Amino acid sequence: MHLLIPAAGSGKRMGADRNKLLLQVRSKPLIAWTLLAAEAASSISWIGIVSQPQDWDEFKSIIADLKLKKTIELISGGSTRQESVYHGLQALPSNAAQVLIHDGARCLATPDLFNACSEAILYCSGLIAAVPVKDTIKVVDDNGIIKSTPERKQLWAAQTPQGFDVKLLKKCHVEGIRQGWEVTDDAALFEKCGIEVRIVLGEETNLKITTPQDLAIAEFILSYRE
Ligand SMILES: Nc1ccn([C@@H]2O[C@H](COP(=O)(O)OP(=O)(O)OP(=O)(O)O)[C@@H](O)[C@H]2O)c(=O)n1
Ligand SMILES: C[C@](O)(CO)[C@H](O)COP(=O)(O)O
Repeated sequence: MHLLIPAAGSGKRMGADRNKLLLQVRSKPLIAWTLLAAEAASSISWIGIVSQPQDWDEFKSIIADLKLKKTIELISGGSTRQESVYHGLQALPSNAAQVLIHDGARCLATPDLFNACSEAILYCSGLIAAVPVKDTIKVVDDNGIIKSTPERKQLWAAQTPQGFDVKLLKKCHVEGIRQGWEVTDDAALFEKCGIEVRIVLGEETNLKITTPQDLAIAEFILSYRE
């Protein structure tokens, strides 16, 4: 399976002075944990890291330190996640029929989750890892007034990996550009194009490291795994 890792963000919500994926978590750069999980997933054979060229020297040195055995390519990122994935899709080898996309910032996903998504995408056109929402969610207007309470059993929190048929995902991205759609994940492009996307049960610990609090939680979770 081919895996694209969007890793070209700037980490504004982290408030750091550089790409948050280069920050240390339990004595390794955050992206190292993501790469180690992908390396350990037997289903993954090729990894494309979509990142800003200014970070490439650091990424190369991380890859060398980890002594990864899988084929890894660095691909130039875009100015949004959507654009970065689009660049990644153009750089896939021509024999890639399906692809998994996994945020570099989700450094706690396990090899088992990668393998489950790789297996499931052989039987559908699009999927995402997701977990049922535990909170009661409120829809609130601009004045802070609750408008509705959606039924919880229909609410799932989207994660990555997300898996797709490559030809279909490329078409959806092109349609997204044509229509000017701005989305935060690839499943949303499938949804907008009217193509079914399935859920694979994700992992409660598969957080996206977005804020300094998330970094502290990741430290805690990884300390239990070592
Ligand atoms: N232009 C971008 C923006 C984001 N990403 C990647 O998409 C994933 C999810 O994005 P997010 O957590 O929002 O990362 P940042 O954009 O870095 O964070 P922020 O939104 O706080 O600036 C991350 O692995 C990030 O590196 C990317 O590849 N290209
Ligand atoms: C793809 C994603 O990780 C699903 O949860 C997420 O949508 C991407 O990041 P952002 O927080 O929406 O910028």
